[in-house]
Order: sequence, then structure tokens, then C-alpha cells
Amino acid sequence: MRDTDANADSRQVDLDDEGVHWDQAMSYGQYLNLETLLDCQRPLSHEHDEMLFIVIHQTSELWIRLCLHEAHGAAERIRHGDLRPAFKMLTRVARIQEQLIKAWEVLVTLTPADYLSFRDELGQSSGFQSYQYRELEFLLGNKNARMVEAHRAHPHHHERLLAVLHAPSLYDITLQLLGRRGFDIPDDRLERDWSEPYSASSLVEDAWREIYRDTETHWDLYELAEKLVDLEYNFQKWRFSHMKTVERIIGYRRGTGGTGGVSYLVKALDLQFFPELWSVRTTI
Ligand code: HEM
Ligand SMILES: N[C@@H](CC(=O)c1ccccc1NC=O)C(=O)O
Repeated sequence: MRDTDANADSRQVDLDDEGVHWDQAMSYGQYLNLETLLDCQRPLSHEHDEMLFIVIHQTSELWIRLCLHEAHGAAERIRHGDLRPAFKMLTRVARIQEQLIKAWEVLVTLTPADYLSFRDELGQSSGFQSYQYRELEFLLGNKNARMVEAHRAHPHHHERLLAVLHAPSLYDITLQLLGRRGFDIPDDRLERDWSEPYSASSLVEDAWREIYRDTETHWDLYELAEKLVDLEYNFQKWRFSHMKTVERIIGYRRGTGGTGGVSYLVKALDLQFFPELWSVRTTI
């Protein structure tokens, strides 16, 4: 049976009725700088799957860019005790992290042989050199001055990483807020060499215990604690998925960045951002 004219019409939007602006001063592509963006995918090999590898990394870097924007914004609000906008930003970070975690499902469609077909092209480059990832780790509180060395050749990235290394992390800022709210936070957690890794304190755990036990009184601090736990929980999920994906794709080969590969990624799973927010769960 042939389609009637009416049926055929219903399969197309009538653009004349819509009032579409055909000639725009500012176009979609201009606003989003699409020509530049879509000119950034330059595979080095002729292997079909290298495009996937590039796009996964580039989209991840874009999401991390937004995570940094939101997490810096949240830190600034927490510094001023303005928690509601901080919650909104931290919730957004958690949603972005879900996207980053989901992306592994696309990447695992790459078989070991697919990846090995262009791996040599990568030389000694590695995710280890992701300056945005390192900034996010520093901002959340995983401080390690040696990680900055990998960025010596790029003064701009090097300087920025040093600045974030030497600034209080999201957790340091949170503990300062707890101090201002009357909790007994040790002086050496309120002011210290911020470039040093944070070490857990039983007084800080006591403070979180009080907040978790009496949520009615400390509702906003309890909510802040849970937002931070969401963030760390998602971060660990990302690290774990990365480690398992790497194991699935390159097995126990060494990494292009010079580490042991999977063994290095397993060690990174032990690094905690907000230690007392986890330990308090045993003592509450
Ligand atoms: C086939 C896919 C991948 C493989 C085989 C792989 C492998 C590795 C290995 C072996 C390391 C350890 C450093 C080294 O020696 O190279 C590493 C680190 C890293 N990779 Fe990947 N990776 C893959 C995909 C990704 C993706 C999609 C991202 C997203 C941005 C990413 C981000 C990172 C980061 C940030 C590090 C540093 C982690 C840290 O220092 O804790 N990797 N990767
Ligand atoms: N470290 C990876 C290489 C790698 O994955 C990579 C190389 C260049 C740019 C990003 C990468 N992704 C994450 O580490 C490997 O050993 O195969």
C-alpha cells in the first residue's frame, strides 16, 4: 500500500511554520568553536580504533575541565560558609563523574590487539601527564609534590599545579569551616604546609561523628560530608574501572609513562581524600 500524502507530510517537521532563523549573526558552530574542536582529532596511525582512543581522552579531559570549574567554585563557597551553592556544584561534579565512569564501557570495546595496533605511536605519553587530572587530585586533597615534576617542560601547567599544590584542598577548607563552627579541630590541620599530604586526626573524626550522630543540629555539615563522600566514592569507582580496563587491554605490561602499569594503578586505589569521613563509619 502506498503512503498517503498526509502520512508522508507527518514524517517531516514543517520548517516554514517553525520560524527557523536561517541567517544568524552568531551560529551554533561559531559559539561552540566547533571547527577548532573537531579539528583536534588527529590519529597518528591509519588504525580504525585510534579515533575512539582519542575521543575518549578528549571528552574525559573536557569533563575534567568542568569538574575543576565546579570544584574550585564549591571550595570558594565553602570558604565563605555559603553551603547551598556549594552543594549544587558538588552534586554536578558527582554527575559528571558518572559520565566519566560510564565512558569506560565505550573504551572496553577496544580489544588488546586493536590497542596494540597503534600503541607504539603513543611513545612515552601517558595519562600520568594529564595536568588537569593532577590538579583535580590536588584540589581534592591527594597532594604529592613529585607529581608536579612531570610538567616541568610546560611552565604554564607547572605553575598552576604548584599553585594548587600549595593551596588548601577542598577538605582543608571544609575542616577550617568546622573549626569556625566551633568543632575542636587541631591547629596543625587549620594552618599547615598545604603541599604536604593530609594525615588523619582523631579529633577530626570526633567532629564528624558528632555531626553524623546529630544531623538535626548540624544538617548542612552532614549534607556537606555526604557530598564529599559521594565525590570520593565516584573517584574510586573511576580509578577502579581504569585499572580493570587497563588490565583487560594491556594485561601486566608496563605503562608508557614508565610505571609498572596495573600494579601502579592498584596502589593509587589506596589514596584517600577524606580519611575521617570513611573511618568515622566504623566508630559511629
Ligand atoms: C587503553 C586505554 C588505557 C590504558 C591502556 C591506560 C593505561 C594507563 C597506565 C598503564 C597508567 C600508569 C602510568 C603509565 O605508566 O603509563 C595510566 C595512568 C593514567 N591514565 Fe590511563 N590508560 C588508558 C585510558 C585512560 C583514559 C581514557 C583516561 C582518561 C583521561 C586515562 C587517564 C589516566 C590518568 C589520569 C592516569 C594517571 C593516574 C594516576 O597517576 O593516579 N587513561 N593509564
Ligand atoms: N599508559 C598507556 C598509554 C595511554 O593510555 C595513554 C597514552 C597517551 C595519552 C593518553 C593515554 N591514556 C591513559 O593513560 C599505556 O601504557 O598503554
